Amino acid sequence: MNTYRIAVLAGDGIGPETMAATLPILRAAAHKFGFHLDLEEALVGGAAIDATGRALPEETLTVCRHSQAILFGAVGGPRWEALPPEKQPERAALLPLRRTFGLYANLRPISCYPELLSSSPLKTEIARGVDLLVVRELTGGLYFGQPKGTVMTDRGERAIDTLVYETSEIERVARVAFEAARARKKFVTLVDKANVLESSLLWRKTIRRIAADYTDVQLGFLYVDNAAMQLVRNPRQFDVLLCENLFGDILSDEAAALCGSLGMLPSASLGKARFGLYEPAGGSAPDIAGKGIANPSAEILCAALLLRYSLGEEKAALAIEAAFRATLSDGFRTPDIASDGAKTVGTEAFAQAILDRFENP
Ligand SMILES: NC(=O)c1ccc[n+]([C@@H]2O[C@H](COP(=O)([O-])OP(=O)(O)OC[C@H]3O[C@@H](n4cnc5c(N)ncnc54)[C@H](O)[C@@H]3O)[C@@H](O)[C@H]2O)c1
Ligand SMILES: CC(C)[C@H](C(=O)O)[C@@H](O)C(=O)O
Ligand SMILES: [Mg+2]
Repeated sequence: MNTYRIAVLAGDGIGPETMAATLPILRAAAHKFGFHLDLEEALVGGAAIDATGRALPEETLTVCRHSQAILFGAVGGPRWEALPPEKQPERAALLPLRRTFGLYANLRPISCYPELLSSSPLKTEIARGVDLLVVRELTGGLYFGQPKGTVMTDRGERAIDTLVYETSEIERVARVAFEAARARKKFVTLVDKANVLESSLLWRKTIRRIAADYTDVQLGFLYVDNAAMQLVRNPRQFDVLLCENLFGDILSDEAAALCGSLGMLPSASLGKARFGLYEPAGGSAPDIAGKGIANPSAEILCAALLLRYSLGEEKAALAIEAAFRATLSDGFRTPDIASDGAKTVGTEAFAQAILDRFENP
């Protein structure tokens, strides 16, 4: 029997709630598909700061290093916003995790499910059939570029972030996007700001060269401001959106909302090998944390992506995704996607409905 070790980092806010809802489904998947899962829980983010003084304790890193994948909840929240920026959960835990494990490609799959068309802020005829993948570069750009920081000058404070990319960083994530497009509708759109940014020019040049290896995939270019607008005007035109780090962050939240809720968007952060960090695109949601109403779908779909990409347990991944769809079809909704005539339930009951359909499809 295959045995896999998974680092479980629930974190802050709704993280522990959606994680608690997800683990029984993962355990059921192991039982049903005949593998063993060692789920190793570890502290991260604000919870780790409160317990140990550090957002990413060495013990947590060790658990991650000994695992095949990380299932992540969310980190951050008002409680830790007064800390120096480099000590806050996002910058001291999440970004270092991505960087330490070389997870340069973040896949964010967004589909407008027919059951949820009434939850879209768009007109039904615009939202129907939307199915796109944001491939977000995750370890470069403004998030990590040096120099970074705030210095005092004789005119007051001066804050610096650096947008820098090297050819090799663009090449490797571009290949991920082209490969993904091959298995989809064979259309990659590079989102950039090549009318202003030097780094965008390097993205365009590099993508054009890489595209020669993927002549079966069509390539398009769009400035990011136009892309944000096209996403609400006609999102069906897109297949794979390839973005540098910050543009991908912003556009993926927008795209998630078009299909109902940020609480439904999972993501896979991948590197060269099979190891991955699976993180909902949304955050700790302080406005609803502790109320038992968070949508656990993103976390549960993260578990499915983990099974697919890091463990190669495709059948288990598909079965979780099918149970999730069946739960929507049967009318279950969390408050963020509530609609007339549907059964609005909390985090636990929604996850239980998925588990029931997973066990008895
Ligand atoms: N991966 C992460 O750990 C991650 C990602 C994004 C934001 N954050 C952090 O989370 C904190 C809050 O940030 P924010 O409020 O800007 O963004 P957020 O994503 O936490 O919340 C934005 C909105 O989406 C809603 N939402 C998000 N996930 C939901 C879910 N599963 N179910 C229902 N509704 C959901 C929230 O209630 C809120 O109204 C910040 O500290 C931020 O840095 C962490
Ligand atoms: C919490 C934050 C650092 C993070 C990011 O910007 O990458 C989040 O918004 C995301 O989308 O994963
Ligand atoms: Mg984000």
